[in-house]
Amino acid sequence: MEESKDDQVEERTSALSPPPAMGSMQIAGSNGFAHSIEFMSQTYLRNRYSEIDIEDNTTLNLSKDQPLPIFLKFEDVEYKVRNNGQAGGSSMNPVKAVVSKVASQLSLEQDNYKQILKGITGSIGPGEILALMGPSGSGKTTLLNIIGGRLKDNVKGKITYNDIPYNAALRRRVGFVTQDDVLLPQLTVEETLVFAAFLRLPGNMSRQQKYARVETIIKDLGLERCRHTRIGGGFIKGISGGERKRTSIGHEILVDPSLLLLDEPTSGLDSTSANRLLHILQGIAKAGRTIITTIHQPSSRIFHTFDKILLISDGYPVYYGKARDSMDYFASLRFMPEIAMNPAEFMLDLATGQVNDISIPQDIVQYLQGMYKTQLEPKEKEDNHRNKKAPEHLQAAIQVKKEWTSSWLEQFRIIYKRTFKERCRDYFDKLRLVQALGIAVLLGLLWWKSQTATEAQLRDQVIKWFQKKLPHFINSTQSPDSLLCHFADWSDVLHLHILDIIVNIRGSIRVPI
Ligand SMILES: Nc1ncnc2c1ncn2[C@@H]1O[C@H](COP(=O)(O)OP(=O)(O)OP(=O)(O)O)[C@@H](O)[C@H]1O
Repeated sequence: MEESKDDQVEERTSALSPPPAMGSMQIAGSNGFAHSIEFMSQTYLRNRYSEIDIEDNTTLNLSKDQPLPIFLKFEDVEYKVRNNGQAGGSSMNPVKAVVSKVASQLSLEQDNYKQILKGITGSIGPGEILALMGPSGSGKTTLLNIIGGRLKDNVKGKITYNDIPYNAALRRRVGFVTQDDVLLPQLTVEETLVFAAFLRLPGNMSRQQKYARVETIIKDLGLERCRHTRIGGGFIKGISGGERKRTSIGHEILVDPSLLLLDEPTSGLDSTSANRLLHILQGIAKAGRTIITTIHQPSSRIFHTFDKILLISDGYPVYYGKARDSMDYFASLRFMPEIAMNPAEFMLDLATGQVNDISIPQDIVQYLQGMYKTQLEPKEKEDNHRNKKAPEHLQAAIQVKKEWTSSWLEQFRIIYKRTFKERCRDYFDKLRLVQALGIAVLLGLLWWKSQTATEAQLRDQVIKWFQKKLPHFINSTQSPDSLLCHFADWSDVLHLHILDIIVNIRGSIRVPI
């Protein structure tokens, strides 16, 4: 069926389109990469209740194609795990789980827990990017997992999304880009996104609409140049690290999440690619999404693109607030870098206590934790409480399940097709075929014209081969068995080679069922 013009127009405005926009800007990269950032209308900005109270609900035009605005608040978030590595109370053994729950309630097991997060407070709204910073092991990923609803056991504190606690419907509004990409190496960028679109977009969308959504994402994320390149990985040559990250992000924003969580999206990228990625994230945020990202050591340019920073040290917050206010805050505590330096680097030094200045307190981290408790936390909590509740229509909307995917049979068909494509490419990889054929020919020559009908004949062949090739090793009077014992290692090697070739040949021609 012909797609109507209206459909096409609707599609163009769907994926990354903002709430009522008032203008757009093109950002061009050095290699021709470009993407557009659309600005939110003043009306929409006025409605951002993280900063300004919402008065006029009617101006928030919640169309089906726009991400639902999510105002996230988290207060006094604490998390602990068992010292044996399990999250408390989540034992696989139900008896053990009950016993440990009872024991912990009776405070018998207090010492068996390790506190990972120790009271984290903050808030973030649509259009904003919150960066979680801190040294390795400080608890950034853990907090991200808790906010994304991936960790629930032994979490204390209050986390609300439009003033509603986490619920099953939210899962479909949250996108999570993990630290390690989970993309299939043999598929191209375009195939990856198309399969994801057919798997994850609602069944009532037409094929054309799904393709159009993929097209918009490829364009918005600057993936045109590599759309037909395989993802790669391991020994397979594929797209670059930056392109991988952008594909992973595309995979998540395909379903138009309102809250996008990213775990170290810039790790392993050079500063230009990292910068480019952050510009894209800014564009995604400006389209009305709430973004939280963990980041290790951002460049100063990247640091200033964040709206808010949460600096964590050993599970305690040491700074929470606007990125641009951070250096003034530390200066007010008499922490100033001796030379001009990247603020992110300076803050990480502080969070690890690595400052060589005798005029500042001995235990910097403890001091900063204390100052946060007295100066920043009360202000943030007060702001959180003073802000009006999210409007009722946003509270209601967040509890409604977003339409999702097609029937399980359709999903099975798509996954089957995807696996078939992936496996075929893997098995029929040119290098793999040449390797398998080469070894097959070699071993074939070795056994050519041999009498191998019975096991005894097979053994004779092996011994004859050794006698011919390695005569100085072999005493011809030795029995075949002792020879075989003598050459146990050789026969093992041969055995393994034969097995290997069988596996390779079978692998090359086998088609997954
Ligand atoms: N299930 C668990 N069992 C035991 N310890 C855990 C568990 N989960 C997290 N931890 C510990 O909690 C601390 C915080 O981990 P997390 O992964 O959140 O740190 P991070 O700040 O994201 O580190 P990185 O920057 O290196 O990714 C670490 O010391 C980690 O070993």
